[in-house]
Parts: sequence; structure tokens; C-alpha cells
Amino acid sequence: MSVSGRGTSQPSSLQPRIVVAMDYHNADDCLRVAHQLSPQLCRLKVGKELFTACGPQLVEQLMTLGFDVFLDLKFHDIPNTTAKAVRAAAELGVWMVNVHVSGGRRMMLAAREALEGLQSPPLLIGVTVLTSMDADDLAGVGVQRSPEQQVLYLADLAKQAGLDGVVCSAREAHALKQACGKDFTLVTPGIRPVSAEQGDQRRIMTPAEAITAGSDYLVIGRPITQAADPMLACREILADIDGACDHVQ
Ligand SMILES: O=C(O)c1cc(=O)[nH]c(=O)n1[C@@H]1O[C@H](COP(=O)(O)O)[C@@H](O)[C@H]1O
Repeated sequence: MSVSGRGTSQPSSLQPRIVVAMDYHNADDCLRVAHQLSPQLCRLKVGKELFTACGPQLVEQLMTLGFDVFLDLKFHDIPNTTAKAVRAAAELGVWMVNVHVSGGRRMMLAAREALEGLQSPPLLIGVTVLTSMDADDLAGVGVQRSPEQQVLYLADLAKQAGLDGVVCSAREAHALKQACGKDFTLVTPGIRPVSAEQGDQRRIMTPAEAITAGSDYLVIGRPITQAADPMLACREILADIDGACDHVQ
């Protein structure tokens, strides 16, 4: 039994706000680390690499261990295909699923509609501007707005289409909470403790900064999964955000 209750968009002070990105290539590595982590302390994200290698069976195994699972496949397709993929994710029983906001309003409305009538639908979240992108990367694909302007623009589209929230960087969290309201869920990757390497991420913040800025869920991969002791790394980040949580609640 998971700890969150699906369909709850805002974490209470007792619910885990860390979502560990299980970016592994095989089930053994993923399950070895999952057994070291605790559903009381974190949720898990299954993304493209792990899902392509291991499929829905592994998602089910992680849920059997008690974890809430964010299925991060960033659907971006024609409305009919996206809606059916979102429905399939819901039938798998995941806690959260995402689509690219740039798939457009009709695509997002179809995804929303695909979840109608379900007793505990997953949170439906829109990806805005990937946290690996900066202003130069956006300009490279023809977008002249700043990352923050583009994130705000896409988040407004997502909200109007009935999505529960967006994936963004924590750098945009404060402005987004003001623009979209506190109930609009903010899921923020690009989280780096002070000592961690930035890697391919560009718009980053520390865990405590992200919570203070208004992030609801922190998606954290390599700083935990590549650590010698993932559970210890997770606990250290929790200690870092504890004070920030008290401050914002
Ligand atoms: O949707 C996501 O989860 C996502 C969106 C985004 O804009 N940036 C981003 O990094 N992610 C995911 O978040 C995780 C971040 O991992 P680390 O960079 O290792 O902490 C990866 O699994 C990414 O696929």
C-alpha cells in the first residue's frame, strides 16, 4: 500500500517530497537500490531508459514494495495516441504521469479526458522547458523567450487544459506559484546539493532552495543513485530540506 493516496496533488508535511529518478539500465540495479530506500522517505520515478529496458512489470514490482511511482515517459504525440498512453499508465496504477505541454491544448485535453471516471487517477503533469535547457538552447529551437517566460507561458496552457501541475526548474517555482496558485503542483528536477556535479543540467537549485522557492516534489537522480550509499544520500538531502519545509508550511 503506498503512502500518498493517489490523486492528492499537494504533499502534506508527512508525505515524501523527494522523487528518486531510477535511471538504471536493468531491473537488478534498480531493485537493489529500491530495497535500500524507503517508501516512507521517497517516491520513485521510472523514466525512458528503465521502462524501455524492463517494462511495466518492474513498475509493478516497485509499487508492490510500497512506492508511489512517477511514470516519466513524457508523452508527446497526436491527441488520440497520447490519451491512450496516459490511460494505459493509469491502468498500471502509477501515482503520476507526464506529457509535453508543447504537444498542445487538444493533446492535453484528450489526456485529461482519458482519466475521467477513474477512482484514483494519477496526477497528470505537463513538462514545460527541460531543466537541461538554457536561453541559448531555447533560441536554438526558435524560442526567443527566456526560460522563465516560456515556462510561465506553457504552465498557463497546461493549467487551462486541466492538468494538475507542471515539471519545471525550481528557479521558476516562485513565479509559477504566484501565477498559477498554490494548488498547481510543481515537480522540479535539476536539483543539485552544493557538493554535487551539475552534469547535463542547466537550470539547477539546491534541495533547500527548491523547497523555499515553492517546489512540491524534488526529482533527484544521480546525486542519490550514483552515491556510494543511496539511502544515506537521501537522508542527507531530507535533513537539508527539513528546515526549509518547516519554514514554508
Ligand atoms: O520529467 C522529468 O522528470 C525531467 C524533466 C526535466 O525537465 N528535467 C529532468 O531532468 N527530468 C528528469 O529528472 C531526472 C533528473 O536526474 P538527475 O539529473 O540525475 O538528478 C532525469 O530522470 C530526467 O529525465
